[in-house]
Amino acid sequence: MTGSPKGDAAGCRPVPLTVLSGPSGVGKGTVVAELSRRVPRLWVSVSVTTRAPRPGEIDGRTYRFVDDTEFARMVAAGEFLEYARYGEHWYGTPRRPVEERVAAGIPVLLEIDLQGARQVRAALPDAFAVFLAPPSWAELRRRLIGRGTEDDADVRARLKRAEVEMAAAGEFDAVVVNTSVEQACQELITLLRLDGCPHEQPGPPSAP
Ligand SMILES: Nc1ncnc2c1ncn2[C@@H]1O[C@H](COP(=O)(O)OP(=O)(O)OP(=O)(O)O)[C@@H](O)[C@H]1O
Ligand SMILES: Nc1nc2c(ncn2[C@@H]2O[C@H](COP(=O)(O)O)[C@@H](O)[C@H]2O)c(=O)[nH]1
Repeated sequence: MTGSPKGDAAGCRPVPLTVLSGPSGVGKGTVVAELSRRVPRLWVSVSVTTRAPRPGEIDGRTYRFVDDTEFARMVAAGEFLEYARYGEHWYGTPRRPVEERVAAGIPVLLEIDLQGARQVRAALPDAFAVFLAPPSWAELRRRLIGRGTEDDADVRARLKRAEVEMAAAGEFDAVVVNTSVEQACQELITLLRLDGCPHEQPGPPSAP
């Protein structure tokens, strides 16, 4: 892990808004699922996309799946905090649910691509940006191909894009290497201060 934990150390408050990016297949969704299981109070934004659902993906949970017309309507209505084209499809983060959670003091996490991460940081400079990196290039290929959800052309396009994304890792506040899901998840919990105040020393006993 590189980078420092962020947050209000005095109050041990978690980071209000975190962006998690990294190349396709690095394991963002897998790590975020484990993080959500371990930290139920963390709210993970549900993105809108024009791509088709993969087997097992549930509308409204994994993504909200819409057609191009609805996506364009949402863009025109200013409903996105950020949006980007990735490959053949559009992806965007609905603005209102994020703003409502942040205002209510609920820690929010956005799992989005590099373009989206840049937009969020331009709009909200206090957002904390974490780059999830693979242990090696070969392992990234193995994970992406092993997932079996994209055809060969799409895998090639995603790996090509990954070169650009990996080169941008230095723009982020912290880099977490996803060697194991458990280790990456624990590092995120520490970085985002989702663990309360485990390192705080008890003060001296008060005088009787
Ligand atoms: N630490 C890990 N060790 C081994 N395999 C992993 C690890 N993390 C994730 N994987 C596997 O790698 C594959 C890709 O993971 P995942 O779908 O979570 O990636 P992603 O970054 O969310 O991809 P995308 O951006 O395309 O949605 C999955 O098959 C997952 O089980
Ligand atoms: N800019 C945004 N990128 C997003 C959003 N939701 C997901 N993503 C990223 O898109 C790619 C491809 O996703 P996949 O599910 O088709 O594999 C990946 O990097 C996601 O993180 C979003 O709302 N905005």
